[in-house]
Amino acid sequence: MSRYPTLRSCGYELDRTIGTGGFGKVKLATHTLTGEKVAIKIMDKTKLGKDLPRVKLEISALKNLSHPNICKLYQVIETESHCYVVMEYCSGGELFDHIVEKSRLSEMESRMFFRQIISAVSYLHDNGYAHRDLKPENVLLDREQNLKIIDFGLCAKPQGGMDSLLLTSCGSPTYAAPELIQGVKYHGSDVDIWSMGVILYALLCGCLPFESDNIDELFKKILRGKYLEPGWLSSGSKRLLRRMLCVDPLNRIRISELINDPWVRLGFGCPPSTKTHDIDRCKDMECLEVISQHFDIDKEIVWSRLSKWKYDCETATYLLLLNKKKNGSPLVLKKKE
Ligand SMILES: COc1cc(O)cc(Nc2ccc(C(=O)Nc3ccccc3)c(OCCC[NH3+])c2)c1
Repeated sequence: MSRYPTLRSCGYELDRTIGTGGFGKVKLATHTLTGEKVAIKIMDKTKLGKDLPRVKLEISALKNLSHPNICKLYQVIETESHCYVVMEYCSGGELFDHIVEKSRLSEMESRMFFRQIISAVSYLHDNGYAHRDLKPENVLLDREQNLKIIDFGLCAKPQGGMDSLLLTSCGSPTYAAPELIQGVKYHGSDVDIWSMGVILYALLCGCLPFESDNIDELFKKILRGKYLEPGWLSSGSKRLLRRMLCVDPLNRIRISELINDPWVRLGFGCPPSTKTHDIDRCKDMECLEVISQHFDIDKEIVWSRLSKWKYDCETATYLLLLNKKKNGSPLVLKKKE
């Protein structure tokens, strides 16, 4: 008997665990109707305690965010005891593993990934969110090696907008900005830029700029802001890294400058896209037709319910059909046994 009968009754077949964290675990699953793979984050509400509001914040953030480089939300299922968040399965796995596999990436491959991170983070900041836990483990790849940012469990939407200061110290120390580990007030956007600098360093160098088994040693290194510059780094990448891994947030590069940085534009001739153009919210007549036929409900009624974006089983079925269409898979829904 499945440990999570709710998920089976909601049309998901659970598979192996693909991630674990303070909040609970992430399991691979299959959406029965479409046959599409999904990632389901399973949280035991009785164990979340003070972290429950964070979960609500993340879910509301994910409902507001729609961008090609942000892992998609498909459905939220809540019972007395558990909260299940059904998300996009990023079959390419962690960017971190991709870097380790190749020991380090070429400038062009690093730039191709880094531009996608810039696109996602500038979209996030434009919408008033700071991620605050950017690290290679939270950057995944889909089957076409498109980059997907995950885990908004520590994201913040400051009341007074992105110019107001935050204080909560959070995220992983290795990627945390100096001001964050000092416990002083900080701008969410500034700490994201620092973490992006750590990721860019990892892409180009295949290791981390600040590392130590001893947390005090690690903090000293971060606060000093000194790191090795391997001989293979170009002058453009060294200059950019110095502007991102700048200890004083007031002198750190801003996202608006990052977008137009010469190293970021090299070979592309244009800045990374900053407006979302995701197809998620569009009305796709083919997908509507498939759902309308399967459930024998008029297309316009189906759309009137879908366009409320309730992230229920209908939203999941529609978004997963859109996925199938994008991947060139046949647009069919499995008949119920
Ligand atoms: C917005 O996206 C989120 C938010 C969140 O709170 C959690 C997650 N978690 C996810 C989503 C997808 C995967 C995944 O597809 N992983 C994977 C796929 C193939 C091979 C290996 C991993 C996920 O993986 C968990 C481990 C990642 N460090 C977590 C997404």
